Amino acid sequence: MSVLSPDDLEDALRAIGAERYHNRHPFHRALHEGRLDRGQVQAWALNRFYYQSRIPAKDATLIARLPTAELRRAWRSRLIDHDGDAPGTGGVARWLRLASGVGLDPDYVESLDGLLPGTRFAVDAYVHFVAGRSILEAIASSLTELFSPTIIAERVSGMLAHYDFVDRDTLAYFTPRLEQAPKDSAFALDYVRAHATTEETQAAVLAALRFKCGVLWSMLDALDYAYVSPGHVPPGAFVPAG
Ligand SMILES: O=C(O)c1cc(C(=O)O)c2c(n1)C(=O)C(=O)c1cc(C(=O)O)[nH]c1-2
Repeated sequence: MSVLSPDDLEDALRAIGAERYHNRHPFHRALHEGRLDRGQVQAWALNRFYYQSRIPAKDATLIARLPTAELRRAWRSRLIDHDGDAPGTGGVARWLRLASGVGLDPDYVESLDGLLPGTRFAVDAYVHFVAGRSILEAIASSLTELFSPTIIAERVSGMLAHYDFVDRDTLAYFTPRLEQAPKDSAFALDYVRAHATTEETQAAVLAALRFKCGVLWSMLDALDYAYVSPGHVPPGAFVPAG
């Protein structure tokens, strides 16, 4: 591979999303097309809570490593977006409301008692990646967010159309994401375009995005295996009622 121009690098990043982003996973297709039952939707909400709850820890780890006030200032809005600035505000609290809205006890969700081991391993791998890799790779691994507005729009309209136990209030988590994700991913993309300027760093940012797509994909693999087919729920994990 020779050195790519910033535009060609961006095209290569977008091609990874087109091939590997989790909108293509059969579990998401089933979720959005109304083919899941309430217990399966609950399993998705419960497991996805762990991702949401670790995102601010991931971002705090990265902020601690960023070398300039300018970068830390830019990244810290993510912490506020997720943790809020008062109890009951922010994305993690909103996700708990989504979980309650689909019929889960939020204390049970927060306890992580029902979490799939596969979810835990995938999410923890993401946090470790961001803690241990170069800042460029850590920032590049957030670039799945380039692709999230499309899947969020599909998910919200699909779930509202197909599930009578889901309403707009339940899905309110996603509304601010439609503005936050483009802002965050534009910053991360600019950073990657400006700083990945050698063959080696370009290969590393492309690998970071592939890795992150693998994290999101394997979270859905774990859900699919446990709750759709073959339906083997690991011992101790959430078992939907009836
Ligand atoms: O609904 C989704 O499909 C989706 C995907 C992603 C993503 O692509 O990583 C994120 C989110 N949602 C999200 O809500 C979110 O807060 C978030 C943070 C990050 C990140 O990597 O820092 N990704 C995502």
